This record gives sequence, structure tokens and C-alpha cells, in this order.
Amino acid sequence: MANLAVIDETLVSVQASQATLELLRDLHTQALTEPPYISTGNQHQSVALDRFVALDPDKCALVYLLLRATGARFVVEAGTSFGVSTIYLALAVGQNATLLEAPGKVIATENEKTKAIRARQHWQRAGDEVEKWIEFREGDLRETLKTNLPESIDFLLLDIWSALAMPTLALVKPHLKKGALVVVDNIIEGREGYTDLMEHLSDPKNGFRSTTAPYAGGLQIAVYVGTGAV
Ligand SMILES: C[S@@+](CC[C@H](N)C(=O)[O-])C[C@H]1O[C@@H](n2cnc3c(N)ncnc32)[C@H](O)[C@@H]1O
Repeated sequence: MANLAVIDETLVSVQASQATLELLRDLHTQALTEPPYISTGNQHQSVALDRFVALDPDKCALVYLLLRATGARFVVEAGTSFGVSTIYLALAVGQNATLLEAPGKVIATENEKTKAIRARQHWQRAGDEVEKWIEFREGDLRETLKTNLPESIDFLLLDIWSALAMPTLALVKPHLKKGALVVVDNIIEGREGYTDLMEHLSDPKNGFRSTTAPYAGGLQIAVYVGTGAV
């Protein structure tokens, strides 16, 4: 039985209009009452098409708060699905950018057309505080993230089939600023698929320091400290 109380606990952490909070409550309720789905890393592209497979509400709250705390303005989301986590990313980026009177955007990625349509509908429902901060790249992220990335990226959310996590990091890493955060969902539950990523994040010579936070399935939080001297 899904614990729906966590939704309200999450929503009090987030600064947003009443309408967006209602939208998030609705989307999380749908997501938490669907059958669970864990990536094994070896799926063909078209799986879980009818499922949210959304980031859990408490993880969304953490991501939102990390973004607000660090003032992140340039964010990449690997794996958008119906766009639930993207709403949190866009709220935080929009709020940070507005505060600093500076640009910002969330680059969202999804390769399934039907999912992309749903995501766009959700963002439209949320309106300007969300929609205008999102640049949506439809198609295989191994192609769509190859070009036109911001020079300096503050945050990467890896909520993607595990086999794609390391290839995604490889594309984004050259753009990560020192101090950038990389958050990876289900690192323990999906550990078989994450071997290459974890080897990379755990070896200090690759420039990351990271820890596993005890959220459901394990949430890896890594900081890119760079490879040179401090
Ligand atoms: C775990 S879900 C993302 C959930 C989303 N972050 C949320 O919280 O609502 C992963 C998504 O990645 C998408 N995906 C899988 N392979 C992809 C690829 N090669 N390029 C872009 N998206 C892909 C899947 O279709 C799926 O919707």
C-alpha cells in the first residue's frame, strides 16, 4: 500500500503556486499507486510506456532543496518520463534565476513520444513558473545531449535506465562546474546496472566525491570536485 502521506510532507518543502502544488499532489498520487518498476539496465527502449516511474516525492523534495541551496541555474535531467521531477527542477531553477536576475534552464530528455506528450501537458498545466524554464530534448539522449549543452552545468539528475547512466555522465561531465551535483536514483536497488557508473564515481582520480543517501533504493549524491589541485 503506497504511503501517500509522504506527498504532503514533500509539498511543504516546496515554494510553488497552489495550482502547481495541486498538480504535484495529483501526479504523485497517480505515480505512487502504479505497480513498481525497477530498471534492470538491459531493457529495450519501449518499456513502461504507461508508467510514471517517477522519482519518489521525498527525493523530489531533496533535489529541489539542493538546487535552491546551491543556487543552481543550469540543470540536465536524464530521463523525464511524464515530467514529474522536471517540475521540481524547473521551479528551483526559475526561482534561483529570478532571484539573481540571471538566465537558467532545465534540459529535460525523453525518447518516448507518448511520454513526451504527457510531460508537456503537465508542464503546461503548471504554467510559467515551470514551463518557461524547460528546454525539452526529445529523442535518444545519447544524441540529444551531444551538442549545445550549457558551458557550465550545476546539476545532473540521472533518473534513467541504469545502462544509460554512465554514457550520459560521459556526455555531461566536460560541462560540469566544480561543485556541481550529480544525483542518481536507485543506486542500490539497480546496482547490477550501475557497476561502471559506481566505479567511476568511487575513484577519486575521476574528480567526484560521493555518498549513498538512505532513500528507498538508495540515492547517490556526488559532487564534482574536479581533478586538479584544490
Ligand atoms: C525513471 S524514468 C524518469 C522519471 C522522471 N525523472 C520523473 O521523476 O518523472 C526514465 C525515463 O527515461 C526514458 N529513457 C529511456 N531511455 C532513454 C534514452 N535513450 N533517451 C532519452 N530518454 C530515455 C524512459 O522512457 C523513461 O521515461
